[in-house]
Amino acid sequence: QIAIGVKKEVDLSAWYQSVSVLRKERDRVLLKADMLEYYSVSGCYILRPWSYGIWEEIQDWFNKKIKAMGVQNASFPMFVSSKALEREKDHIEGFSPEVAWVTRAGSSELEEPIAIRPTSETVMYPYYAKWIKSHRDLPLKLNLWNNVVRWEFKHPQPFLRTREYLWQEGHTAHLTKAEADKEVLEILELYRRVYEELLAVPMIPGVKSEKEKFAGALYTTTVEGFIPASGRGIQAGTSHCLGQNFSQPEMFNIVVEDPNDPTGQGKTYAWQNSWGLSTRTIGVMVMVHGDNQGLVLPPRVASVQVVVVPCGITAKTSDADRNKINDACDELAKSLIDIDIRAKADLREGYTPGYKFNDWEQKGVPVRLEIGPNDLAKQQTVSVRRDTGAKAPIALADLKTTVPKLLETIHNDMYAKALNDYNAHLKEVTRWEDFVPTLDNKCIAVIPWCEREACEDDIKERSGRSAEPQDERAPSAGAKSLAIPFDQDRWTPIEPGKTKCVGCDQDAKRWTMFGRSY
Ligand SMILES: O=C1CCCN[C@@H]1CCCn1cnc2cc(F)c(F)cc2c1=O
Ligand SMILES: [Mg+2]
Repeated sequence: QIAIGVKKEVDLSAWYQSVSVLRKERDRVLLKADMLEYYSVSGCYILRPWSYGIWEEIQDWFNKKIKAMGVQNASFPMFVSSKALEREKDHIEGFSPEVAWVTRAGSSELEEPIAIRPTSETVMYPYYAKWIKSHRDLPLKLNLWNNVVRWEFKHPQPFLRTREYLWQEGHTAHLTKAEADKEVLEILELYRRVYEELLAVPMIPGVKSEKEKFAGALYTTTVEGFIPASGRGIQAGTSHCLGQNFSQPEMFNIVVEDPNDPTGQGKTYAWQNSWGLSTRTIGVMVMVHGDNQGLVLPPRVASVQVVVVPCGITAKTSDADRNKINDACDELAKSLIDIDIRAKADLREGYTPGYKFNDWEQKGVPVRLEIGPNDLAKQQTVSVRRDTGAKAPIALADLKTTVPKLLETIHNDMYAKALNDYNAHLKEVTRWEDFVPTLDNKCIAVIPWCEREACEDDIKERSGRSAEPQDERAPSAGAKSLAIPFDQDRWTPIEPGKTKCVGCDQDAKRWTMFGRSY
């Protein structure tokens, strides 16, 4: 039966979040799995322990890695004066509609409205200018774990597009471009690993086009994800090289004497990076791995990796036998906890095994271990994988070797399946007439592209009003470039001067992913 009430392949957004139909909330995977609770302010959500625990696993892993790179965590105020925010006037105007402002405290109006941080460049960089006086103060590498507010008006989606979200934002300043370039890619690689090694979600690292990059950046690199159920790409993590755009005199004037200048008089402006990864990670994981029974958690981030459920206990079971089974479940959970597996025995009274199976399946627990009287007699347990449903008996004596291996196998199989899905939806397109049908087929079109912004505008426009007559119910939103993958060797080499751009027939430069996106 479908525990979630609607099939994922039938109505993805309804499957993903609750639909309040006639004031009757119909639960969906995020609610059913106790991941989140809807909140009284639109676009904001409560992150319950079942999802917050995943964020904590990501934080623990990422913190260890960036601290090893010499990055230090810090905290800055969430309020930005309008004067400070306007310092970035050039590209802010594109974002100003989504800035949230405090205009009043109690009954008194504020002299000047104060913005709630949508990102922290304008909060931090005046102080970078103050703290960085000599080249010996470089590199400065700070990271913030905080929440930011962007008052988006597009339809909110829990974890994927919310008005407030948790993220980390790293902000570093370097003496040379080479150092900045190197760190941009080191951080992007960490983002790829968060997805692939923790969440079993495949990513394609690459660089954004001029149109899609952050306007204030010199260049933007990205890990691009894919949601097969919607056929949409998703920007899953970004690492920008800001160049000297923010350190120049008209901006924050972060300048040091240049130690490499032979005259000893030279000055150089700091080369800066900024990089961010948010709770969007959780939404991507839910969308990629979830099924019609609910959540499917990757073992490495699951708050409970193994749940042990007593079976075969009925009203007729003697107290002695009931206790024997329950004790065995407890022992089993404890022996797994001893080897650092997050295990839990579900000994709740008054719930049938079937109820418990469904409960933990909806919450996505990777492995269930069942123990009934005859399992006990055989000194075994029956394991059930959440990702494939496969059942296999395990001798209690083998638990400590078999269960860790099973969890690793599940991670690898979940990743392999998602990678296969991603690759199956990456279509090499070399003729324009195949472009829109590819998008309408819920695929990403990978095309030889000229990388001209005008061409990208044209592709977006032409693919919005699609050339082919198609049913008007599926308005195809225009395609945008998602990433220029660093790994170009996956596709037949582009011959300079020969291979033509699919959009405009001018010389193509690199293979580029185009698609609809979140
Ligand atoms: O994307 C990141 C990673 C972490 C640090 N920040 C960078 C660039 C953020 C680009 N950006 C993105 N969104 C914004 C929204 C706003 F309302 C606003 F005032 C400013 C911005 C804005 O600068
Ligand atoms: Mg935005």
